[in-house]
Amino acid sequence: MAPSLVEATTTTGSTTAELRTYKLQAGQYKELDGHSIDYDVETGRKGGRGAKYPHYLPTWDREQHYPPLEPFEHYEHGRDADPAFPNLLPKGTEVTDLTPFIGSEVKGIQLSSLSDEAKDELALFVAQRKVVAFRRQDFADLPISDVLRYGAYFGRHHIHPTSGAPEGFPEIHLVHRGETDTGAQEYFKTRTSSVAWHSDVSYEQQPPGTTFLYILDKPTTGGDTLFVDSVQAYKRLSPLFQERLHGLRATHSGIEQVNAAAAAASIKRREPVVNDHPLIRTHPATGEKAIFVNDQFTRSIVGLKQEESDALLKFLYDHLAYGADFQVRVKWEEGTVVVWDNRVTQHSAIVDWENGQRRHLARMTPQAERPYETAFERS
Ligand SMILES: O=C(O)CCC(=O)C(=O)O
Ligand SMILES: [Fe+2]
Repeated sequence: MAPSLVEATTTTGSTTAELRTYKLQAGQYKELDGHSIDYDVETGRKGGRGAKYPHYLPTWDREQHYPPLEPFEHYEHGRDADPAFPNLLPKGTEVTDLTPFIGSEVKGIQLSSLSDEAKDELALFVAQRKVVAFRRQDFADLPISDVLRYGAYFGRHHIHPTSGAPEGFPEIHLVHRGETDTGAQEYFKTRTSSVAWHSDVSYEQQPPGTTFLYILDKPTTGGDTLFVDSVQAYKRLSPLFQERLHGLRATHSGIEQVNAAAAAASIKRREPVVNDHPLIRTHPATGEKAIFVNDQFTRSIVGLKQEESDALLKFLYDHLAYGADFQVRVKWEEGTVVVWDNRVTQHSAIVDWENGQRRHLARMTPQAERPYETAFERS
């Protein structure tokens, strides 16, 4: 498995520069190999100089230790939604479909002031469109506690086992590359591409559904995010092949992510878990079926021999990765909140921007139901 640059930014610390930075303890400031490490001794925050949203800079609190996640009953609000979306998308709202299958852009509404009926519609709209970019939002300027209260409507907030979080808010997962980070340069010394398709924390027993990512600071160009529609990817397969995939289960592991963090002397909030999920899962609001395996966290197909499992998984990963005709590339603008459904999509950050520019985002990751499948239907 290629270490993910996406998650590495704040979770695995798998690049050399980050490794060194993580090894510093709060209160130390050092220069190593001539690289000045941008590390604030007062706050323990890394890469903070000149940040637009300093209270959103990543911290890794070594005192945070949590018990295993307990199962909970997920309520799927998308099921209650009016499919005409009268509350979410009132007259005058500008909606642009970015591609036929996946991705829309919405202007003219403020997510933070939606009624509960409108939030139900948001869950369904995002499940149908897979990923939606809402422009000119105020999330970044609200108190973090308000954003979290808002997001809790969609499910129990996931707390990431290893990633950096704003001080006091472990429910926020941060993606941050500061102005002085050289991690990308280091990474590309041994890799050809930063693309690392995944569905977030799919190793959890109840992986996330409706997921929010909002921009805090961005490079002038670059740093877009790619999304793939895993429902359309399923539909492109022959009925015979679809039928064969039904009933199969795959293991998803969080062990390597925690190990990578440990190797970088970073934190472990919870013991890692391994869970099996159906290879084809059904979305509870739309009834759509989606391929649910990803290169970052899926390890093997239960009951197959290793070579068989590797070959089948490789086919599925390639099918998703090459499917530019069911993918979308979302461009960030100041104030953008991107909402996607992790049950029916995969995504990847793109690390292509000029050194010396900050890219800073915050993710809210409500967990959803335990993945389930419904019977194969010939279309
Ligand atoms: O940085 C990005 O564009 C996406 C990062 C990511 O994978 C995530 O926040 O889940
Ligand atoms: Fe992700």
